[in-house]
Amino acid sequence: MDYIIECKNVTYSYPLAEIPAIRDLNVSIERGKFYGVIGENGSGKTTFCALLRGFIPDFYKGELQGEVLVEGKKTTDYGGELSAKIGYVFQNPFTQISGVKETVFEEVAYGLENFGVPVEEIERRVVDVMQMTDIESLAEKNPFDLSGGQMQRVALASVIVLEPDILIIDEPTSQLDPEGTESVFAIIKTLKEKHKTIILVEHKIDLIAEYADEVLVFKEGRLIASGDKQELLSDLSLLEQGAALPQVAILGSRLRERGLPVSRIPVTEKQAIEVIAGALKERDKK
Ligand SMILES: Nc1ncnc2c1ncn2[C@@H]1O[C@H](COP(=O)(O)OP(=O)(O)OP(=O)(O)O)[C@@H](O)[C@H]1O
Repeated sequence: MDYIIECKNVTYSYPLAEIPAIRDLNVSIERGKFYGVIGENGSGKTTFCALLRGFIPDFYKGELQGEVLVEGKKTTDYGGELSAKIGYVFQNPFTQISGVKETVFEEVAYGLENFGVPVEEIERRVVDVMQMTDIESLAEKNPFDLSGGQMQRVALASVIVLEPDILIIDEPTSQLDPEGTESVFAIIKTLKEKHKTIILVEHKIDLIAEYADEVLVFKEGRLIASGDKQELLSDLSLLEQGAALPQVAILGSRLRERGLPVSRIPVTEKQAIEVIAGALKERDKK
């Protein structure tokens, strides 16, 4: 198996914290897959992302045991190269904006300038990414004059333009209305098609069900479940552990309990329509 990231026996406590934010974590991330990270508030999702990116222990001190490997090398053994390998989109897009550039175009170009990319290439890549993230009309605006949703797209663009192999995206839709949310997921879908490895924290479970390959469920700092999204999100026992599951999975399970011959528990709306229609046909045959 081609693992791009591995966590081995990782336990981490923030400075002065009495209990660890991440406990006994063992997980392997496969190259090119899309992982949805879910769990209650405070369960450790953002801390997990910070560990993968090496922010822990680089910026956050505290106590770290175990190791995080990116392409077989410990995050602590990397220098600045880890930032070229892993793009990180923060939960709050405000955090991402550099504050030193006056236009959105310059903001998106900023990282490439820092990496010393030739000017013509910067221009080409910035134009492409602005088109992909649908922010071309904002090119001349000041990044701080944008709405939350626009800022979120600029934050994503400024990371995507660096073309990292791995993208860690922490709740990109928290500031967005349903339309903005769909457009961010359309961008993430394009990244998936480019075989990027994506680790996405998201509370909107229906979107995880629709787009992710694998799901990781955190609770109180522990990874309590992980696996293929279809299997995992149809496992109703996770509800007792406080995990959110798609409404259609709960509906499918209830219909089955009431005797409708539902062939499998659906996790997306499309699947729900198919299996319920199939089950009704089956019932009417009898
Ligand atoms: N910088 C910090 N210093 C001290 N404790 C922290 C810090 N950041 C997070 N924590 C604590 O670590 C635990 C895990 O927090 P984390 O932010 O990783 O959870 P989360 O699942 O991402 O939550 P949310 O869904 O609310 O974003 C929580 O108990 C939180 O209070």
